[in-house]
Amino acid sequence: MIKVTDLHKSFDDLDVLTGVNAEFEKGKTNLIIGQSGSGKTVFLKCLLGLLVPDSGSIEYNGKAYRHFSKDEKREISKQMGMVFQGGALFDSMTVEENVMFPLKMLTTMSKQEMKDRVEEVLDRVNLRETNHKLPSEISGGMQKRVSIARAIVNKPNFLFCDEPNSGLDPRTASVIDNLIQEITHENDITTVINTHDMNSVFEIGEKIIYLENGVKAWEGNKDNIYKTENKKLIDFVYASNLFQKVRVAQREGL
Ligand SMILES: Nc1ncnc2c1ncn2[C@@H]1O[C@H](COP(=O)(O)OP(=O)(O)OP(=O)(O)O)[C@@H](O)[C@H]1O
Repeated sequence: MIKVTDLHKSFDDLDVLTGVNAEFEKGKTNLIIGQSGSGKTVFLKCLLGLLVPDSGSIEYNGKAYRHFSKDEKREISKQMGMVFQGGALFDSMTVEENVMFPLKMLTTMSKQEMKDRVEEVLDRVNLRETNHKLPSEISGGMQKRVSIARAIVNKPNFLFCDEPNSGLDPRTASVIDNLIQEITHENDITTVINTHDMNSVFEIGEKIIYLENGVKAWEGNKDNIYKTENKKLIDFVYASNLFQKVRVAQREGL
């Protein structure tokens, strides 16, 4: 579980986060949505410890990060997995080497233990016979699976995904969404996903936070987003005619 209280982050005179409050629950897919430039990535980087907030607090399982000792900070970062926008795989490493990388960095596992664990997670994300291929030799959807495998290989308690669907066709995007949700449920992970993809919102939005002007302007889930009266959220979510029709149908109980 992650609890964020009054989080602020600015860059020079640009105020990006101006008092975000949010809670992300364990075992759920928590989505962050908002217009381009609304600060989703900055927020995710704060949760990951890649950016230091100017003020406010982030609690992991009930303890504020600023009260962590050095060892606790190192320990919590080991419990985090990240699926970067675009995958961010190492081009010159094979699939197996990419997925093994966090184990080499963060654990004292033997070579054989690492190989076994890599095999297990590659199997879990339904990737077989790709171990010795380079990222350039597999499809975009497969690269996302490698990226997910690498993020979960060290059994994280917290999983952060920045636009995990970018660049994928709708069917593959949906498969990746469902895979992330299944892994979240199976392992009781606190998962936070930045997305622009409205299909993801309606498919896996167990909790949804809408960021606007540096704060949380709405929160809810895929079942009650239809009922929102927040004008900007409506404009954002229902920007396409298709979703306008879905909204009308849902509200009329069709
Ligand atoms: N390191 C940085 N230095 C200065 N400004 C930054 C930095 N990182 C982000 N910003 C600015 O903060 C604002 C929010 O950026 P952010 O990447 O979080 O938006 P976003 O909601 O993730 O957008 P998108 O959906 O397009 O990815 C932008 O104006 C961006 O230029």
